[in-house]
Amino acid sequence: MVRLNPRILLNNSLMSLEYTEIPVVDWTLAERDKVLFLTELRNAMINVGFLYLSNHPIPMDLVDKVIDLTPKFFDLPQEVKNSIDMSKSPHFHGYLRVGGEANDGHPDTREQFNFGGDRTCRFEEGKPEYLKLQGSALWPEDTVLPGYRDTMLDYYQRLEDMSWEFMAYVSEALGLQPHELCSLFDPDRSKLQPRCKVFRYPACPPGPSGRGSGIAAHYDNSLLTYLLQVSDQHVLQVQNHSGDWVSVPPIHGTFVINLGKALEKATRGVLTATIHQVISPPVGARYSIGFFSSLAMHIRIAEVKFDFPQEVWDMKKARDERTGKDSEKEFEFAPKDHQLAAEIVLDEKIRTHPLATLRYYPNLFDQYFPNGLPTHLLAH
Ligand SMILES: O=C(O)CCC(=O)C(=O)O
Ligand SMILES: [Fe+2]
Repeated sequence: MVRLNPRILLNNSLMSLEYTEIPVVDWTLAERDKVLFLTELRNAMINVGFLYLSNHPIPMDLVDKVIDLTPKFFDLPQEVKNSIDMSKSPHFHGYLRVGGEANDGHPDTREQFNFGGDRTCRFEEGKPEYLKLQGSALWPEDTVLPGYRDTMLDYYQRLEDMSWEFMAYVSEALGLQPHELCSLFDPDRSKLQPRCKVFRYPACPPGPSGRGSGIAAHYDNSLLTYLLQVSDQHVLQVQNHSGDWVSVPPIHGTFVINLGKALEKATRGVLTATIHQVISPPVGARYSIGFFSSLAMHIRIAEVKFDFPQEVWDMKKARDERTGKDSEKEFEFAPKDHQLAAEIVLDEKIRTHPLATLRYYPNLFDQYFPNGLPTHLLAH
């Protein structure tokens, strides 16, 4: 996740006004009128970067089961949640209490449970450390929360399938062959483990400095994020190009899809990652689940290039001009964009999870934390 300097947000407010609501894209339109579907999708992806997906292929009875189980997971006794704490996973799966991520500046006010589909860990002595990123997740015993693991894994598997199909549609919407953007994933699915994160944002009544922050303004690092808003709280907001916060209220039966940095880089700015935030709910906890589709581990994003047709470049140019960006400027990569995607993910995980690093990556721990554990973690 990329935290933002508040000044960047301020400067944006000088720009011209953009969208004020989030478009809804109907998955089934692809079968009825493919051309219209792709046109709507292209508009949502290039000009907004946030959309609701309605009539999606995930069965609603499964979604309802997931919705029912989500608060039940967080209602488990604290010892049960602690027994699957992320500090016990070399793959950075598991539970994080409120404030459990060592983010600087803006502590998030949320609890979370991270998991991925069943994968074999391919790490062996002498092989790159990033191979430890993948492996089986930590789950509560089935006796304490019957059906949780199976339901969540079923949900995950179906979302993973949908994320491939959706990416193929995005590829076509941008004038490419369906498989082209899917080449950002690993064709061997056993080598790709997108992360799924279940969140609980506790209520935080407005204080003297305004409303609390569930998660501060940020971009996602994913290619695309598929978000299920589990509870009916109007606390998710996206920032449009003019700097205004646009509410993304839950719509039952939809996913919210948002564009992450990896897809912005892969498309060299044809698509742009969207800034969003969650305000703490004033009363009652808020729950959501994010599925973060991710780049194949072997990809170096700065080496990826797609041959978009002129009309797509023209739409990008028109958007940039409308939003006050230099439309002629070449996309600029950061030095780390030449590294393997897996190395970048590991770097981010190590920085944000010192306890798991101490246990499972001792060599990297000394390198990243030469002064030992940050003081707030010393009690562990
Ligand atoms: O919980 C939400 O609605 C959004 C979460 C989010 O933006 C994130 O975890 O990156
Ligand atoms: Fe996000």
